[in-house]
Amino acid sequence: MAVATFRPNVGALRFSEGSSSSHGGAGFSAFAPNKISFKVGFMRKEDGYSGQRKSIMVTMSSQTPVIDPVSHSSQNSSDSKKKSNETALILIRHGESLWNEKNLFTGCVDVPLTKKGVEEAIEAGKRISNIPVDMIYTSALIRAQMTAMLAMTQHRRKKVPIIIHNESEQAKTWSQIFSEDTKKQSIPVIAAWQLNERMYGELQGLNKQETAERFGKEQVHEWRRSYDVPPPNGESLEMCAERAVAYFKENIEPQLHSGKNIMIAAHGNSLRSIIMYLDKLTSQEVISLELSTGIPMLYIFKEGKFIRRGSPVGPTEAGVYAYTRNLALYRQKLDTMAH
Ligand SMILES: O=C(O)[C@H](O)COP(=O)(O)O
Repeated sequence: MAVATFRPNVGALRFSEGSSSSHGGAGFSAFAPNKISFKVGFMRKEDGYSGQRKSIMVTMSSQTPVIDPVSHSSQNSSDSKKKSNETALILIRHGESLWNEKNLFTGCVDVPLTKKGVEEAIEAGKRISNIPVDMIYTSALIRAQMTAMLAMTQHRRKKVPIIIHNESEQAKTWSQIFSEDTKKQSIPVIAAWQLNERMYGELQGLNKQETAERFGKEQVHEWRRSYDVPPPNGESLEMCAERAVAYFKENIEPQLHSGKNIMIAAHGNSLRSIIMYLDKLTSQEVISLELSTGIPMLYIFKEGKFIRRGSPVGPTEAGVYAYTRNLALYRQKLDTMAH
């Protein structure tokens, strides 16, 4: 399994899908009100790594308690947002695709999920089922869109994700919704090509292992993980960032500022470029950043800053959610609605 490495405000943190629970799921198990521990995962064999297993428990203290006591009556998420202008940002790399399964370089080739990828997307949905989502952004590729839609089938708020079609005046006109109530029960999904996986050029369709044997492990690792070295006639991560991070700053960040909770379902490299921006990673640090398929990552956007909160665990898993006060209030509201 891959490992995602972040340089948060305290120490160096690694977390991954590796976890003590039966069905995986990185995340938190709070031993004490202000302590969170993360399980470190290990590198993924099918990515051409040696499969060295590193699995240690990292404990870091958080400045605020993992979950604040939720006392007064539950406010709706917009009220609580107005007071603390805190919003949630969820990032999910798509579930396993048919070419991930075949260990082929995919890039911008538009392949669907495998059965396992569908299951990963549904599991990811369980893990974010208590976190507010007001808008969804995906890439233009089906594997990311399938992941978003499947994940949302598990959401407890039961709003309907609807892909926005404004590629032409007719598409916009023909997909209008003529009921305000129905609109309130829906979540706009914006598919943006700028969030597509980085274009892998002449590697697309090639087997990763065979390519490493042909060009050498180091050269392929440099093409795959370096910041500014593009694969033959493809995009470097830097070139991918020029479109993906620009899109995030121009279109998504203003929505977070306005109080919207956002989910982005995209790809290993387009998300690496966005996380590099969110976590202010250097071009050296981003080399070791790996994202597993279908593992949600949660950020809190507050006072113009992004605070990484790791990967929420599933509602049925042991451990306590590393929730903020607002997220705990939102979850309590869902609990109230469910009764
Ligand atoms: O495009 C692909 O092949 C995968 O989405 C990511 O590939 P990578 O792990 O080689 O970046």
